[in-house]
Amino acid sequence: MSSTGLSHGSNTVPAPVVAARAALADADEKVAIRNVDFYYGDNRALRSISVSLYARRVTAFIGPSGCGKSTLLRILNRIYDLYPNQRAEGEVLLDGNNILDAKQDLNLLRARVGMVFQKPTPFPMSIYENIAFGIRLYEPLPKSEMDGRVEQALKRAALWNEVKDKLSANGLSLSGGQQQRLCIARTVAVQPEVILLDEPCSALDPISTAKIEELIDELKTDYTIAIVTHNMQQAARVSDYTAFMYLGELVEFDTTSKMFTSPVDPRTQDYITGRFG
Ligand SMILES: Nc1ncnc2c1ncn2[C@@H]1O[C@H](COP(=O)(O)OP(=O)(O)OP(=O)(O)O)[C@@H](O)[C@H]1O
Repeated sequence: MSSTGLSHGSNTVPAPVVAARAALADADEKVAIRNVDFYYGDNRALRSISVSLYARRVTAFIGPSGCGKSTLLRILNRIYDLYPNQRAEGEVLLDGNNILDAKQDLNLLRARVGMVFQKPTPFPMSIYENIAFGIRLYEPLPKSEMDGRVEQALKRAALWNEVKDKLSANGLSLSGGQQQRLCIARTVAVQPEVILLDEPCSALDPISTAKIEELIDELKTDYTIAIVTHNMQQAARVSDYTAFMYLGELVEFDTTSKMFTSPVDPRTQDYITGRFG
């Protein structure tokens, strides 16, 4: 593993290649995942994962179903802690501090690391309240300021023009694509530093998908973003770095352009060319 955070799994990438590619990291390391293992009970779902997320860059996690992509994302805001018998070992450094530490304040962590799920999950309340609810958990704002923050979040999620005249309508009355942008607005509203997107477009039509992809591109000017996707074209379009996972291991990590033009590991090559998975 290189000190700059470029990493490789199972010694599949020769050290000189890793060293050379480390030079390609053109941004600050925001999250450093170091030798992370994850267990569902006795089942080890992740094996010694080391990879970094860079500030104001998008990192895509790709790989066949069941390889551990969602599991890895769920570690980054410790959402797995809500479930019994799930545990992570190793280190996940957020700005240099290990968030797996028992002393980590989980509310604070989840404000700093927001998550958007595969299926849009608006709360069964008004569009306005969907945003305000999350903000209130962290900051008691007066109504006038809250109005501004709600508007700002909806604008940031490219949804404001579509909902500004019906903020009191139920969030569930929106289309699937709008609901997903509402969830992104809800995440952005608490001003996180890292945004985790777990297959955010898998339930959406192509037009909504294009809108979310544009939005991701826009959001990366301020946030560190990790996205899990099954869609190779999407990974190629939206990400700066790509990590390929297989059977709970990180096989290869590099800039997206390198990964899609000259991957080193034959398994990466097979996956991105559709030969398996
Ligand atoms: N709640 C759970 N209990 C036990 N094992 C689980 C649980 N969730 C996931 N696993 C196992 O962990 C491994 C990784 O699953 P994970 O959902 O992270 O994969 P994935 O790459 O995100 O898959 P997909 O692309 O299908 O969403 C799989 O073997 C899966 O069966």
